[in-house]
Amino acid sequence: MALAYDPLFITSDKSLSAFDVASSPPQPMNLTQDELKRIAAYKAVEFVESGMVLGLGTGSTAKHAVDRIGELLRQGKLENIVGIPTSKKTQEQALSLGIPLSDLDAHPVIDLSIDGADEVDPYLNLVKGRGGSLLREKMIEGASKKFVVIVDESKMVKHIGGSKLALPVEIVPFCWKFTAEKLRSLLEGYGCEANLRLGEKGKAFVTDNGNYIVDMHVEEDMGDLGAVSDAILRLPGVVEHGMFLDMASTVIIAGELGVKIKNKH
Ligand SMILES: O=C[C@H](O)[C@H](O)[C@H](O)COP(=O)(O)O
Repeated sequence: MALAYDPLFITSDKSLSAFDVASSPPQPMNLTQDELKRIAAYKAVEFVESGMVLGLGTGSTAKHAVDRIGELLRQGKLENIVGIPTSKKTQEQALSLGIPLSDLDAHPVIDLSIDGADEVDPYLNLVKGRGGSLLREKMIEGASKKFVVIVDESKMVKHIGGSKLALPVEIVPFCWKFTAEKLRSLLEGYGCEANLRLGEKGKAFVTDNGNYIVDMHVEEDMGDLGAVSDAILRLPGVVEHGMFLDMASTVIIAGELGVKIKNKH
């Protein structure tokens, strides 16, 4: 069922105090987290135009955007869309909705990608990949002219990576313990644990690319994220990590008081 978001107060501003500019204070609404995700997703789909090549994100928030794109195609309100899915799961969902699909080989430049995130910092840096799709997401979103991130307000953090929640790193399965230990030792100074992600029946979780994921649980602010990113990527055995630095062009945040849009400057 489509959720109406029109009554929401929508701001487009630089700071989290943007709600202050309303003439009368917005009233909190009792919405579930999933309803907030859907509101952010529907708002992002307003950026979609007929004829676009679209990066289709993965996760419980992006799922709403893909549903909405399918719905608008079915209604004839969008035409000639080509979707580039960021995971096998999204590929299945898009196919079930009749969204025409392609890949980066055929479409190396993407008009717009829409995806969720696990954490967003004030500079629009992200943590992604707690659903396991970071590599394809980074390839596709990195090839996008515009990358719109959709989140509920619980995803906003002061700095990424210091929450002790997972910072995922995709690694090759070969001697994964060796690579996990190198990662742990690299980030040791920030209070870091490194755990192999487990999937069904306690076996290693395997990504769409046949790799494993080590979840780094970092306790402290890592400071220069670019330097940390470079150091992680220099480790043999590492395929990619879930910090998406300076990639998002816009973040749409749905909260109890309304929707806020933050743009990269
Ligand atoms: O691998 C998963 C993706 O990066 C997701 O976009 C991210 O984990 C956010 O997922 P959700 O919208 O379910 O919170």
